Amino acid sequence: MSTLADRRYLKMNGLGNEIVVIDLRGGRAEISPAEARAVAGQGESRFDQLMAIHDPVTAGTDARLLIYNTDGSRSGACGNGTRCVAWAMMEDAAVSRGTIRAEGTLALESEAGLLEVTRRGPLSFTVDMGPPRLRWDEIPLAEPFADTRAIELQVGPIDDPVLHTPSVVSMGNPHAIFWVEDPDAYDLARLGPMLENHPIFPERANISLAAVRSRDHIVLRVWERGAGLTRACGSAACAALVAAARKRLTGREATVTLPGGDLRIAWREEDGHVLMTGPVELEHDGVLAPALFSAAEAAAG
Ligand SMILES: N[C@H](CCC[C@H](N)C(=O)O)C(=O)O
Repeated sequence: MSTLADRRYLKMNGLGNEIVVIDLRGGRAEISPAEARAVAGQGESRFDQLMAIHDPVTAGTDARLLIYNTDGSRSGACGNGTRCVAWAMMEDAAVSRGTIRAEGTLALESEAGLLEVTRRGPLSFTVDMGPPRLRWDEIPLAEPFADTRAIELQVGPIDDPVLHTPSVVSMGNPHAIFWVEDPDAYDLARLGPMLENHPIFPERANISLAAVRSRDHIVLRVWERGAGLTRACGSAACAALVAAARKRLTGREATVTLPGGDLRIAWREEDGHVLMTGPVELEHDGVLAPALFSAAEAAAG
């Protein structure tokens, strides 16, 4: 029987990006893709991303995060989810267990690198998402492109493409940003999976439609790798700001408006780190029913 059976979870969201937080510190092995899909498949614990909190590995950090998408795939970064983890570790008695290094700040390890989180208010946090990766082989892409601000990729008729010439950025996970006038004018539910799974992206990609409204305002819709259409995507907001600044469409700081609300993103000059500030919301907490995992284990063989 899965050791997730009877495990407590927190159902949260970051601007409507559905997040489940599970505290696995104390030695529990990593969640399998099949277990993650089982949790996502059950209404109450349905998620866009699952944030698993593990014991820290690097001295001086508070915890190590593993991040899972709805389809059980792993992601290197999850900005909205990282804010939810910070709230849980500071506020939820059963999760925090007094492991905070310093009031109001946390250092979390992720596959994308070190994430420093600073509390801004009861439900507001800033995550230092680290520096963007901008070389073609860091995104990664399947072939070299010298200028990742505009790569050759299009969808639709060759002589009249529906979407074309995106910018690409990695925040520890791959993002393609298409520049459009009106993000709502596109059938992203149909175009998203075509682009997510395009062979130019050997690790697939998160697909964003971005409209630049002013030097410090971007409107964004996102089709997420392994999760589909979501109400918000923090790492996509970071990627879009970096790409817009590189194309001189905005400055190095902007408000990014997603279907679920606004994030404030800043690409810091001195160290190139990207800072994302936004809210969290606790929806409920629950316990994972053992029956969830019997089918998953049968499927995993
Ligand atoms: N929603 C998350 C991003 C998840 C990215 C994931 N879909 C992937 O890269 O596979 C966020 O707030 O940053």
